[in-house]
Amino acid sequence: MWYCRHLQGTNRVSNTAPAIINESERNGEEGNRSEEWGMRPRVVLVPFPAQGHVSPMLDLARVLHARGFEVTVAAPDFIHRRLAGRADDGIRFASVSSGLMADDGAAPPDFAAIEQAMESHMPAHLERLLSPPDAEAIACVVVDLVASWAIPVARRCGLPVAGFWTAMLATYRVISAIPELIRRGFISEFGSPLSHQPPCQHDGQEQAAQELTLEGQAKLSASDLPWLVGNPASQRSRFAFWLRVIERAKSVRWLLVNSFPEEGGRRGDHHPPLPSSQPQEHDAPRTLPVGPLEAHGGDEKTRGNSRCNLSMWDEDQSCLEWLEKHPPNSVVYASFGSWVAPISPEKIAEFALGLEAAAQPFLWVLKDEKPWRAGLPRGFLDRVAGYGKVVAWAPQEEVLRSPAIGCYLTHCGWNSTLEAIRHEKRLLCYPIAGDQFVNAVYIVKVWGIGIKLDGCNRHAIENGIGRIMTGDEGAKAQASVLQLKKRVMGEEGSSAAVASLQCFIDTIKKSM
Ligand SMILES: O=c1ccn([C@@H]2O[C@H](COP(=O)(O)OP(=O)(O)O[C@H]3O[C@H](CO)[C@@H](O)[C@H](O)[C@H]3O)[C@@H](O)[C@H]2O)c(=O)[nH]1
Repeated sequence: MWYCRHLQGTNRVSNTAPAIINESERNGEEGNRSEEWGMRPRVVLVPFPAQGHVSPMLDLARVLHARGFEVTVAAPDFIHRRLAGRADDGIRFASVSSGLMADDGAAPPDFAAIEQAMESHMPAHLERLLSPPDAEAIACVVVDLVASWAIPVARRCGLPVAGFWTAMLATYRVISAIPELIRRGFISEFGSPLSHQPPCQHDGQEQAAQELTLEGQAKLSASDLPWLVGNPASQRSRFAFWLRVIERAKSVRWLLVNSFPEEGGRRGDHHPPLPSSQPQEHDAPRTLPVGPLEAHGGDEKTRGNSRCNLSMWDEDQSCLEWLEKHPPNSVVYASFGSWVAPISPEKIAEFALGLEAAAQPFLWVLKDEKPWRAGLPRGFLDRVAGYGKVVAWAPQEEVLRSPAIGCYLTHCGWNSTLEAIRHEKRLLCYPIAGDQFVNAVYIVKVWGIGIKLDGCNRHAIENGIGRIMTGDEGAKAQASVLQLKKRVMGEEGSSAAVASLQCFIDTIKKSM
């Protein structure tokens, strides 16, 4: 375990920001290591505390460390405890007090609690971590834009800030175009779609939508907007959250995006300009697509190995053995990621009946918490025991790597989407919230690597599984996913991402 050196330097180890101390450092061996690491410029990374955000931030940490930086990941205490015990690769971890310490094994705090902690409790604690005398050695603070609270903190400490966007650039562009969407009367000042407006076209064809043009021929309907999560009150609060993010993002110098260049497949569009709603007098952040980070992580030796990862739940390894008993392309993998509100019991019942009726082997990740499993029909688990397996949490990368998996019924989280592309799996889409609707539009309409469920009832699910597993659409999607992987994770895609990373690294090193 590593200990965060600058905490010791400022004698602030104890009550505010507990540090983890490496035993060898306690025993006086710190001198040599400090000297060695003193040569390296230091970067502090501030993730948002959810699995789908921390994992790509750790990939970035690994990449920067492999390229000569001393890297500290400053995470809220309840995540720090999980991280510090698991990760490797010489990355250091600092704990930022959240005021939310949950018991070990308890479910992570919900979004509202995290938002409250980020806005009111954590800034003072991070500021101590970033303050002199150690701050001089920090070349840059990289902040997940969903944790935008850390941007003003780093700025107050006089440090350069890079934003990190863990999802598609397309989604960031939709969010950063909010002022423009309001101005054009597409949404109200509280983010509600104004029904008299036509669909928002992102194809560059319509004069009115030109400044929102995204790569590809992607058309977004009003209901796909990423802040429309939950009931009207929660939608308003998400909208206010994003307004704060875009305001703070104006002051970052770089925007690192965990996505590949040319999301829409058009060449020569590596750094599309941000929408004109960004004030022109302001130096817009330099947008650098550096993803998928896992593919470029580490060095030659470590690339492709399992990541220094964070898993919020215990992975049920028994599914790997179970998969080995199945022929190639025969199993439907179903999972809805880590950070969506529970699906209602009624919908879970429909998923269960749809999977049962499809009569295809399936592996279903369904959290072992209320109310996730409450909708499972009586006797379901016994009836499907011969061909279906339900687990609380899977080692997803390894599952997707298995040749037995024929398709992935997914919520379209961005990490899951990238993992499916990496392991060449076609997708059956059931987006639930946030950026997942934008991702689904690209998966289905732009890249053609999957299809979308026609509804959330047993027949639509049975039918969707049939179409993707055995129909022509499935065969086409399979061919497309191979092509997409080649384009974005092959040599050309990787070298573009590595060039973007190098550009970022060179600039921060020069500015020290
Ligand atoms: O049984 C499981 C299920 C998931 N995972 C992993 O959990 C991560 C899930 O990430 P993602 O697919 O991005 O979903 P969320 O965790 O729900 O991610 C949030 O963050 C993403 C990145 O910003 C957004 O795209 C999503 O919409 C948002 O819900 C992936 O790495 C999976 O491999 C497991 O290890 N085991």
